[in-house]
Amino acid sequence: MYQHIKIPAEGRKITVNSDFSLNVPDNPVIPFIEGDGTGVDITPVMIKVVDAAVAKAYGGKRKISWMEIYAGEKSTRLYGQDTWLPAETLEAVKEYVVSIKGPLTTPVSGGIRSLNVALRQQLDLYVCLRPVRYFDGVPSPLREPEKTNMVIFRENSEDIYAGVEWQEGSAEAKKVMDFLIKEMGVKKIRFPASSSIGIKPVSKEGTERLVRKAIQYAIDNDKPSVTLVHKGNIMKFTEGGFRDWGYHLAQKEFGATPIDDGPWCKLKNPHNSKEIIIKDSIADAFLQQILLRPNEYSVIATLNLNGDYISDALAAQVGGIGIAPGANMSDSIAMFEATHGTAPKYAGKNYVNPGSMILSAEMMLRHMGWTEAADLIIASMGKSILSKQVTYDFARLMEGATQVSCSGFGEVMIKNM
Ligand SMILES: NC(=O)C1=CN([C@@H]2O[C@H](COP(=O)(O)OP(=O)(O)OC[C@H]3O[C@@H](n4cnc5c(N)ncnc54)[C@H](OP(=O)(O)O)[C@@H]3O)[C@@H](O)[C@H]2O)C=CC1
Ligand SMILES: O=C(O)CCC(=O)C(=O)O
Ligand SMILES: [Mg+2]
Repeated sequence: MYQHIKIPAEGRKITVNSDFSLNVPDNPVIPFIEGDGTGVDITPVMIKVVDAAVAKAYGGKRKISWMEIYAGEKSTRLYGQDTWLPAETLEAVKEYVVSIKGPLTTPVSGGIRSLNVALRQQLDLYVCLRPVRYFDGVPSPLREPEKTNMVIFRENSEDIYAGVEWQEGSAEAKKVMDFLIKEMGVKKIRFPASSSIGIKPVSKEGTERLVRKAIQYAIDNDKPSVTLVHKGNIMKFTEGGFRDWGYHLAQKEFGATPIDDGPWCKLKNPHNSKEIIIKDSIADAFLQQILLRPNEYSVIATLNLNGDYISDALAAQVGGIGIAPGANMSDSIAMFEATHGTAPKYAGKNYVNPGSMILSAEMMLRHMGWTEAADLIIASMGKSILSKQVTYDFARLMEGATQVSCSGFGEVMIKNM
């Protein structure tokens, strides 16, 4: 049925019920994309660690059948030089419901557009979920890194990130510019003849579905607040719209009521009657607040580009993007991936930290309901870091550490399960 994807001889598909809950067989087929750059290093280590955790947690009763699917450079080698994201890869991600991917390269300026963004857009994986937590012993630039404990809900399908833009000098850029100046009366473009131009779509619908997920997460996970992060003072109708639609949704769907004269509002968690505060922060101020007063923030709902910047900034506070996991999700499909990219200078050197990808897999196991295996991974990650046998990124900042390779860290984790 597939051209290059080999369906494992054993294993069954995960399926989705009408209420979006999952039916997970004991031997699910999980598609994975190895990834470009350091993907060749971290992906096999992630698979080894996950297999070990599952074997240990379920004594052979459960097992993942991994199925390689292709995107990026490996895909061009297999399917032909222009095929960066084969249709059958998208099909497999949809059909098998839960998958995991390594990082994929996007060139700067010219060349192909981001395959990561294409996957998110074409599968409508509108939530980018990135939890940020501290593991004891991780070297951090902060004095009290344990105070950083946030979960980012980044809108994953809209914004300037969608890549609707035209290059300076092109006929298209000129056409858009003419339309803006002649038909829309725009006078504020400083250098119209030599501007590239981009469009920033932000919708009510896109905002509402993202903020709904963030508030529901706060309710289900007993979180004290949801902060809408935006630059709505400057981009009034896009980022300001995000803020206003977010507050409105909190009131309309979750019964939130204004605090004083608003716009902050609060709702009662139906599970335990605790208050959840819905507040907002302007993005530049937010970036200094998370350094100075991180414990005031919990669940973060934000637009696509802000979410990208905030993800790496928060990751740095708890030790860097070597241990920053994530997921891209629609209501039914979930594709897990690290926050970091392909780190090309380290590619193929068995050097980088596989922690982000392993923790992304831990999120995947939890999403599948395999909590015992997920718990083993978290416990082993904590123990391994405390043992100070760590990859270069931590070793260079830790006193008395023994530097291990990428695969070496995987072995340490398996030993510590
Ligand atoms: N979702 C995805 O697939 C993503 C893809 N990308 C793409 O990746 C490519 C490279 O992007 P770039 O901006 O260099 O960002 P990267 O995230 O790839 O790397 C930036 C720096 O982060 C550190 N780092 C990255 N990965 C690890 C790891 N596993 N362990 C420890 N440290 C790590 C390294 O720091 P140091 O130098 O200090 O050692 C590295 O130089 C680009 O093409 C970009 O578009 C980027 C982000 C996400
Ligand atoms: O798609 C890319 O190359 C970069 C994406 C990215 O940085 C992110 O999603 O965090
Ligand atoms: Mg990023």
